[in-house]
Amino acid sequence: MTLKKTLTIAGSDTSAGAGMQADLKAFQEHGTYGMVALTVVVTMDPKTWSHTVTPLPTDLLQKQIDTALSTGVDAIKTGMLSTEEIIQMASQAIQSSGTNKVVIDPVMVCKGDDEVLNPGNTTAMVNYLLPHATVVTPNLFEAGQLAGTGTPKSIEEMQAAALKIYELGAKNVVIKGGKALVHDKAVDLFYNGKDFKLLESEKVTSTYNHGAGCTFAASICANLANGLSVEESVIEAKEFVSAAIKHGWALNAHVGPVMHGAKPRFGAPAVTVSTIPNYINA
Ligand SMILES: Nc1ncnc2c1ncn2[C@@H]1O[C@H](COP(=O)(O)OP(=O)(O)O)[C@@H](O)[C@H]1O
Ligand SMILES: Cc1ncc(COP(=O)(O)O)c(C=O)c1O
Ligand SMILES: [Mg+2]
Repeated sequence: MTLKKTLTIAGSDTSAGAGMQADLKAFQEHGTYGMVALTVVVTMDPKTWSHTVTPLPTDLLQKQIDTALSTGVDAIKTGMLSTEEIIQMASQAIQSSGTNKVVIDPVMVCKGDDEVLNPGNTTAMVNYLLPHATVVTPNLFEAGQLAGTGTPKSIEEMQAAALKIYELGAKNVVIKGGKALVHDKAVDLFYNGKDFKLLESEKVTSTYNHGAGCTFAASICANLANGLSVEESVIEAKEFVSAAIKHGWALNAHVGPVMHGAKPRFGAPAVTVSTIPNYINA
């Protein structure tokens, strides 16, 4: 039996809730063969938990990419890329990979740390990554940065941002409302260039959601590699991450990661999918 091969070009979260650690766990739970091209290492001060992002030498990143692509990958996901040079390298990797199943998770902020990663990266993501995205998965802040609008604060503003991000080249856009959107549910907006759909699940009140975005995007990547449609991939990823958050736990006093393998062990909360009108043109 052969497995579908999924490559994540991402950073290491030493606390293992997010980053390539989350990606590999999600890949494994979806039955794909996960590989990594490591971009940066994120470490946390044991006392204050403040984050330090240390990039790897770019020639070492290129060697990792070359090795992984030589095996023939079925889908690629990008996570924390941290510099414009690394973003361009990821773009070149995607273009030479031979796959058109590409999930861009436009990581700009480390949860648990309010520091925005290199703000200059947004232009590079727009120019070098969005045109190659099968699906892009920004949270509200990241969507506002990519769209050049303020952070969306309503479904309508999420629709406006999704339209702009689609026009920038992404074939499908999922803007994650998550905890940040003022709503009684955890709501994500999915736009495929034609229809707007809301994906809703129960909002978990705990703060044990570190790694949710990475887990969500990696699940979409694995589902695409396994042959699911974009919509099927996104809906299953929503179920998967909803279960992971529901069973999130405290690693220490500073951080609570999701439980990446919750869905196959405990089942998933219900996710409702509804098509909504384009409120902007309504
Ligand atoms: N408290 C929560 N309860 C349920 N689902 C959540 C919660 N927070 C986030 N999610 C879901 O987890 C996924 C990742 O969203 P989010 O955490 O906003 O991304 P990021 O980690 O990139 O900031 C989305 O599907 C979002 O709706
Ligand atoms: C290496 C790395 N990638 C990505 C992220 C983003 O994580 P999230 O899934 O919470 O968006 C983090 C956050 O700390 C990280 O350390
Ligand atoms: Mg994220």
